[in-house]
Amino acid sequence: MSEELKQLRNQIDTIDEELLLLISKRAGLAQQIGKIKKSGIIYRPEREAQILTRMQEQNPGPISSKHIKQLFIEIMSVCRALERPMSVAYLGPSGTFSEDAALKRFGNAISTLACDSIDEVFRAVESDSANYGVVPVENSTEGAVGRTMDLLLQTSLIICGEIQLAIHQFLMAQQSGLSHIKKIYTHPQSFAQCHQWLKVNLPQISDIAFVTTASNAEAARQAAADAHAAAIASKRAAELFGLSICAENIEDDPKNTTRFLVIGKQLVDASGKDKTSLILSTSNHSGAIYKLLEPLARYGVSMSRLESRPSRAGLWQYVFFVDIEGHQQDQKVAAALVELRDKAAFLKILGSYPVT
Ligand SMILES: O=C(O)C(=O)C[C@]1(C(=O)O)C=C[C@@H](O)C=C1
Repeated sequence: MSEELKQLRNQIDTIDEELLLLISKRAGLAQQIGKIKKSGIIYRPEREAQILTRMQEQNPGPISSKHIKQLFIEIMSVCRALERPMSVAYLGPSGTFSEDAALKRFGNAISTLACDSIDEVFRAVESDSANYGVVPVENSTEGAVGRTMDLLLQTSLIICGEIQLAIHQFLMAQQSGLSHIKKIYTHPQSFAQCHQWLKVNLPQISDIAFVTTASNAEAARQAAADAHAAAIASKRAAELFGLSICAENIEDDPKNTTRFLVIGKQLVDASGKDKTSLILSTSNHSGAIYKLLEPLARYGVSMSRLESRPSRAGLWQYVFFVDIEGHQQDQKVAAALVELRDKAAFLKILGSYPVT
């Protein structure tokens, strides 16, 4: 070993020891905070969002802000776990993008509960089998996830946060290369997202049998048991089922993103950069929705999403899912909400939470 290398490693050893002491000291403080929290609610999304923003703003480099964020998410994850272990339900099985989203938000020091359906995720949180749930709500190419919206309307759960996840698809099989592939297991949505790539890159495509699966992770599981098959799934699924990557990032739209919601029972305090989600309905006369939303414009509250969904209360009757900028405790948002409540036939505040 060269003298220079030895010296650099010695410096790293000293810093690691300092880091270890500092992280342990931080964890001790979190434990003290845990004891003070009489409400028993450990997870504070607004505080975590503030810490992540501050650390990224103060990041001196050379580490990227994205990686600084990841590091601090893991540090907070272990501190949180020391205060009290936390469980998060998600749309399983293990290896799905929903699991990726849950770990992206909460870090790895959580216990996860894989559910068979979106309904089951809601039920797990409602019955306290899990502290929080992570469910998909919209995809940049496929649009809204109707079941999640229906359950937000029907249940008393509220939104505690959102997670944006870039969806990268991988082609995986027992062995690398493309020429041996005779069958591809895939979830229909993933297939739709990679259609063009498959056509261009697999000359044998007309001889390939496509087999539909209920999830990406299930596709990977099936391919792991079939030497001539491949699967379209996430990188995590390849790791989980011991598959080789045949091709990476095969999605046709590189910006393909899914937005997930964190659902729970707790009201979240303001972080300084928040959004509020509402469900509204109005009578069916002309200009009704325009008149209903007018207070938002008057109080200068911007709307970032407006989506309609059948209300199931009557034929051609709709509810509107509206996201607005700001927290329900912000003065102008609170004032606009008072007027909306007056005008709307129905208003449900789904929650205020930090913007990501
Ligand atoms: O500040 C708190 O309330 C804490 O419990 C500490 C801490 C952290 O590690 O910084 C941990 C969990 C919370 O979600 C927020 C922050």
